[in-house]
Amino acid sequence: MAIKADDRLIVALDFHTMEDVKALVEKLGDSVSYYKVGMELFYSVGGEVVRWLRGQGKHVFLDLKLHDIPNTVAGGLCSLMDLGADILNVHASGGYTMMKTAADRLHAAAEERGIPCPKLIAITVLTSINQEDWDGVGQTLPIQDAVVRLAKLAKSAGLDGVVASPQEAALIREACGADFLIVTPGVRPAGSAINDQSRIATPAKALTNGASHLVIGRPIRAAEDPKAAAEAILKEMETVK
Ligand SMILES: O=c1ccn([C@@H]2O[C@H](COP(=O)(O)O)[C@@H](O)[C@H]2O)c(=O)[nH]1
Repeated sequence: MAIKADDRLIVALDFHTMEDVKALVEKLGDSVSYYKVGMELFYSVGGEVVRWLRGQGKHVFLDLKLHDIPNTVAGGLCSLMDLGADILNVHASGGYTMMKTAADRLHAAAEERGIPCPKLIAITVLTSINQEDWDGVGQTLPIQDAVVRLAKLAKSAGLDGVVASPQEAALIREACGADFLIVTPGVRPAGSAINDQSRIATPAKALTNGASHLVIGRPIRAAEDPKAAAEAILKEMETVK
């Protein structure tokens, strides 16, 4: 998969003001080229942040995790696509029909509008979910089997990839092939706080397992020197060929 090494680190901007976003992006400078905008930020400042990041020449993963009936998800994605994000996402547990409708409508809308189609990826099982949570919602398949099953379902529905934990990346890579995007949050450099994540791995292990992109938030945002933290992670990533 031909992805520039620097574009494989996606920094999560879990803030609620543009001031905080601008301060971090300025601090990280050219070291970081890809950012993730999630619910906290989007619900506070709206699409402005995506346009601003694109204007700074940054790539954007707009992580709003859509989950609704097929027509509503497809319509939502078609509204979001005009913001210019590189990646949008839905929940794979919405099912095949929802994902297929979403992918088909997104591709048709991009063609009609003459704009590049964002990549569409699916959340498999959230990286915060541990065995107890999983059992608690009545799931019976082992988590990793469910992740692979949802990844294959997403691929068959025409999606470009999935979000999964780095612990499942190798199984997904084997099942879904070399070009499938595997975006992994739940990445923690050795010795960092785990926070509310459960199924974690280090940056090097995530890449070794076959992740295409690593999403990392608090280990960079909460660091005393966020730029040094990001550069240390990039250096660790470079050790994996
Ligand atoms: O399964 C998932 C899906 C999305 N996320 C998001 O990634 C970042 C992780 O941030 P950290 O601070 O590095 O834990 C966060 O924005 C989540 O919403 C995830 O963690 N797991």
